[in-house]
Amino acid sequence: MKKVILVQRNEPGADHGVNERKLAELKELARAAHYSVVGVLTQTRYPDRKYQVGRGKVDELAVFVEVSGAEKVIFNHQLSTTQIYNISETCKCEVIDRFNLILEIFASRATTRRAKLQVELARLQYELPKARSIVSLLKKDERPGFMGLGGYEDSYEQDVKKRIVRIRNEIHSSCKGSESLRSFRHERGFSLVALAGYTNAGKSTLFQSLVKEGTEVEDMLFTTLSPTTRSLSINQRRVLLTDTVGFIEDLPHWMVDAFRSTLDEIFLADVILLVVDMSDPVEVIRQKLVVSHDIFWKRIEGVEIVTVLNKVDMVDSDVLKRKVDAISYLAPHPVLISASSGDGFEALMDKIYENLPHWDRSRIALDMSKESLSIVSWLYDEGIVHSIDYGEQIVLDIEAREEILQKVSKFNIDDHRVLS
Ligand SMILES: Nc1nc2c(ncn2[C@@H]2O[C@H](COP(=O)(O)OP(=O)(O)OP(=O)(O)O)[C@@H](O)[C@H]2O)c(=O)[nH]1
Ligand SMILES: [Mg+2]
Repeated sequence: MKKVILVQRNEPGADHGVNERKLAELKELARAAHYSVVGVLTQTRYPDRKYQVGRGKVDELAVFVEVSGAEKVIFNHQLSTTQIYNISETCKCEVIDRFNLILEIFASRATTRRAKLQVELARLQYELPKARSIVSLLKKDERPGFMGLGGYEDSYEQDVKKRIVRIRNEIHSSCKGSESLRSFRHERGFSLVALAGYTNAGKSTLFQSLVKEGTEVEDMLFTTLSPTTRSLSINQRRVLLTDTVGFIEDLPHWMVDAFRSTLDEIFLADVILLVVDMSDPVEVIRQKLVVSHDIFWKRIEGVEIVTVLNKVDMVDSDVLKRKVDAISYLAPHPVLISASSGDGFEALMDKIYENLPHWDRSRIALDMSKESLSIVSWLYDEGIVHSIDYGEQIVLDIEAREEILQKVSKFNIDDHRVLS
């Protein structure tokens, strides 16, 4: 893991809790990006000062970097191109801000082509206003008059703009792909379950434990699944479980699409498991639930949300009960679990099962023919065969989606005289 130093700018007017929370968030982000935080430097911002990062502070930072062996410095606030350039020159390591960090996380989590494009688009949009100053900074080291004044900046900026247009077009034309992926998976008898929630809630821990717990379904068609999706079976129903990137608050508008696209899998799901960290203070839990519901709002028609209250092992049982009561209006029928100890998994599995799309159960008789045998194998793929009898006829007790049962009904030679 790469070592990093975090720099937090404290607003003198803000109450202490706000500054603490912002720093805690940055630490969570750094962890989500797989960095190891070796130090934190705080500075107070004086509104009357022109330079936000004073010379003395940068020198202090440079010493800190050298002593700790950090390879990167992450500022919790936005920096200008010149600041980044100067600070990285002095500290002799890479310097990024909070937005670059979030983009790194999105880039590593984007699984679909569309999500990757959205993240690239956000990166270019972030870079565009800086394009001119990047070039002029690079030019500082070159001979005066190199390539003529102005032309170089223009062409770099134009290049970024052109790439933005191209990516926008491509995103526009790739919109429909994901919907067909959903129907393809449904046709194969799978229901889609997605893990969602704030960063650090325990989604990935739960994902790993559930995958271990459930029997994984082997299916050649899914060997190309993204690393964050696994197939498993719950009470014989086949489910694709997907882990997702954590929610992050206060995103600037140009980043929202990129963020949402990393959540594509959530909006295509049949069931969302909204994972909540119960070790947070109750006001934080409430706030996070409100934001989560905002994110889902309008985009999740027909999707069931199951609220999963996690990390119960970290909370005293009286306190836990009070917290659950206090958020009951936001999380009416929660499941309480500990993703790390496995507590509450049985109830969770039942709850997932209850919320899967409805399947019908029916009794079907087929004549004994080669064609019927291939229908039977197709039914094994598409649904759950509760029983099968091979006699003069093949009689099945089958549970499946309504469309499947309709398709097979025309081959049904079930004759009440025979069966009753
Ligand atoms: N005590 C306790 N710790 C947990 C539990 N579940 C997760 N954790 C810890 O919480 C931290 C975050 O867990 P992750 O599973 O990485 O969280 P996440 O929601 O995937 O976070 P992002 O991927 O950053 O969005 C890790 O240090 C886990 O070990 C739990 O049930 N109990
Ligand atoms: Mg995770």
